[in-house]
Amino acid sequence: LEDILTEGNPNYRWYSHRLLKGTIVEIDKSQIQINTLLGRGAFGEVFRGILLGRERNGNNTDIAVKRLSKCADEQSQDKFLLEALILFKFQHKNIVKCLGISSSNGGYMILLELMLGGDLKTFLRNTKDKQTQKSTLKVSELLRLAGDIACGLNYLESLHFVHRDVAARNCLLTNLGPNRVAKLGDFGLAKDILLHDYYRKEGTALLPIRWMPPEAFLEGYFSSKSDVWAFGVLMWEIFTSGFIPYPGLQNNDVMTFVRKGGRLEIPAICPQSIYDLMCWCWQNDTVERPSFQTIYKFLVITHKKFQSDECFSNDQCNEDRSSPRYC
Ligand SMILES: C[C@@H](Oc1cc(-c2cccc(S(C)(=O)=O)c2)cnc1N)c1cc(F)ccc1N1NC=CN1
Repeated sequence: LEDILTEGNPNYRWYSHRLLKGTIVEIDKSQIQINTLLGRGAFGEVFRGILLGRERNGNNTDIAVKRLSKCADEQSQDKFLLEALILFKFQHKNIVKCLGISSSNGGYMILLELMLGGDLKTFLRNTKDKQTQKSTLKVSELLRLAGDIACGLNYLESLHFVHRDVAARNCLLTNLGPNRVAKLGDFGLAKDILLHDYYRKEGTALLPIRWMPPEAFLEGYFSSKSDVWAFGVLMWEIFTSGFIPYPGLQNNDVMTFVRKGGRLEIPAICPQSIYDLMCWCWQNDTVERPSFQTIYKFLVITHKKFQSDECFSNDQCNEDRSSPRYC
């Protein structure tokens, strides 16, 4: 716990007071049936599973089981259990639920609600028309995905909890249908699954630098305003159907490009008003960036507008494109 119990970590007071005295449900492994492997990373594996007979009507519950590899060191075990405690404490419709933990012969498992739509990045890439390279989703559907995550982040902001890894790869969908809901699904360990999205700056941990503001990748300073910057990149991922940010640039070049004021360009189907919101999230000065409360309100209003227009892509919507298409 020492490396996350440092004063420098913005969530320090979370770790040192409220959470660690928290309690979490421990579920006996006999109640857990593990089925298909969903993914694996350096920390361990994630399986689809079933929690036997927990529903009031005696039915089983579909779950995702995150299992820490038995050879994990003490520190990884602490971080793993801390993530479970954090998820267990948070109660919000846009944050994936943790049902509890289980331990079996030295290995730990975190039990999570199973999100049948899978992760948001894969969904975005699978809903792209291969010919036109454009999303098959309506602008209003894309805006609702962004609004769901903004709502979850507004909740974390209100609790002064800094996520530090906001990105489409760490979000999940309840299902693939039109009534899908997006949720924050992974607090910081997903980096082991999608290593290529991360970059090891000399001597530091793996960093998602394409989602980070200058104060984070230059000075290691994380705050809710660095989560806001990352959310701006997440909106860009949503409107590009899951492109990797700064295509063609190497990690080092991304840091130089951003430090010199370079920004992601407006995606083809993105309304100018939404791109302006992204640019607002990418202000150099953290105080100039919007709060998640402001972002969420803006997205709700814009979603209603596009829902009424029922337009698919921007060129079908009466959105003015006269203003410049860059930040
Ligand atoms: C930890 C894991 O949690 C989950 C994954 C899937 C899930 C992920 C992928 C596919 C399917 S599915 C639709 O085939 O059941 C379900 C469903 N529900 C979860 N609670 C996760 C959380 C995230 F925020 C992002 C990615 C993943 N993983 N972990 C391993 C693969 N993705």
